[in-house]
Amino acid sequence: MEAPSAALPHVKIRRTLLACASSMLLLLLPAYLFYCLACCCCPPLQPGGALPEGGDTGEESYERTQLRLHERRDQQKQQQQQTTGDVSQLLLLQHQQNQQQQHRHQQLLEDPNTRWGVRESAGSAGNDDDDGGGGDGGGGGGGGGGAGAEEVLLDEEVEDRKNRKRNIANNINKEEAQALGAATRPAPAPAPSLINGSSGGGSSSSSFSSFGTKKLPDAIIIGVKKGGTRALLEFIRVHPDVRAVGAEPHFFDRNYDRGLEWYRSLMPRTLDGQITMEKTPSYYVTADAPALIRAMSPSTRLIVVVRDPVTRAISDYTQTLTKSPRLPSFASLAFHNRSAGGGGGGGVDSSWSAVRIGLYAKHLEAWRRHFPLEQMLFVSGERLVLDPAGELARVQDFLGLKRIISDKHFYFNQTKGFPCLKKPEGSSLPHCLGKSKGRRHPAIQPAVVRSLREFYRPFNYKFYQMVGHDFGWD
Ligand SMILES: Nc1ncnc2c1ncn2[C@@H]1O[C@H](COP(=O)(O)OS(=O)(=O)O)[C@@H](OP(=O)(O)O)[C@H]1O
Repeated sequence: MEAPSAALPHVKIRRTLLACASSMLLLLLPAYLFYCLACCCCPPLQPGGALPEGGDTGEESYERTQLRLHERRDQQKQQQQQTTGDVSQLLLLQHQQNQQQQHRHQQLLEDPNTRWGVRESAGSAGNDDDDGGGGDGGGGGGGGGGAGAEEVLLDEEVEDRKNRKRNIANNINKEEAQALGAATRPAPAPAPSLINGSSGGGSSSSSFSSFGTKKLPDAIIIGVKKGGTRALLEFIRVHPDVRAVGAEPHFFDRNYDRGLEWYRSLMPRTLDGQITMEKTPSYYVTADAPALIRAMSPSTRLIVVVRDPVTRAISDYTQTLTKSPRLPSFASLAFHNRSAGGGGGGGVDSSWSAVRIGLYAKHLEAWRRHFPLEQMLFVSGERLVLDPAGELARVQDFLGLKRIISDKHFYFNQTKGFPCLKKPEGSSLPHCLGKSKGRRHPAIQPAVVRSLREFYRPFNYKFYQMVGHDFGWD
């Protein structure tokens, strides 16, 4: 009987232990469940046991998430705005490029190297100036090579535009790229009414475009042939307030029937305050030119570059001789019944244009009937070579321009034997006039020169009187 009683406490202990274990389990299970629940809801501990920034609770974390979402949306908005801004900037850039290209094309049209009829579709204006302003780049020899330069420029522009479009397409969405494509399409041609519809007359009437205004000229270099007109035009157009057409329009002597709108279409575009200029040296000896220019605008300012009429005549002859090497001698053309050797006693043949042009006083009479002297400036061709800055100061004053062109714009080129520009308009390279300016003249017998001087003397004196200045040609 002892054995069962001995086993009884053992069983009791086991039961008690089991009861304890199960009650502990019952107690721990909810705690464990609570722990698990807390682990799921609570944000994870940061490395090192730190709580997320600011020690957020679960609710705070939700708010932060919302905040982050807002921030991200704001960032996206900003990015979109930036992209839109980029597009606007690119559109602006393209617009500016278009304008620059237009400007460059305009400059090419105005480039003295550009021959009318080759690149100017408006029609042929003709050009007596066989140099046409083509420089030799400062060395005193060689031509300008304008056409080649144009091709390179255009290729560069095409390539540049392609690259930009490619970049844009890569960086922004298709829609934006298409918008850009639309913006880079060439601007539609101006309405015909703007070009042709105006009645013309007066330099204030003008046609508008995206880049400045085409005006009828405010000032014209009307002569004289071989006086130094090209040098003057190239020098004065260095002034930022002067824009000039490079080739000679010959409007008032050969192309008047084309109309003022045609004439204006040849002009460069100018901004407010800029002066439009052209030069056609034959106007000075064209009987109708004074009346026609006055009819265009009575306020037109006229500039005449005059040079010793004897050297001018020889220069004129030299130009013709270059084109026609079998031309009779200077003496036989300048005098009636004069042999090639200068012998014979005939008088001067003033019907020969090379002689007739030098009768400055006679031609001036026609101009004086239509223009007051104050509207005319006489530039010394000789001084233009000896002291270009000095003559340019007079020209700037006459045109009401600030004196900007000065000695520092010129240098004397020993090879050329003439002053040249350090920086001509639209270029940073030194520039001399071309080969046809400053040509070597053929030797003329001193007796022929003397006779011509005698012939011109009274006309020169008359001219000095009329303009109130002695040019010292005797
Ligand atoms: N800086 C400079 N460089 C070169 N040549 C110069 C310069 N200044 C004036 N000259 C003189 O200009 C003369 C040509 O005059 P034009 O330009 O009026 O000739 S044209 O009528 O347009 O053909 C030209 O005449 P020639 O010497 O007989 O060739 C030059 O003497």
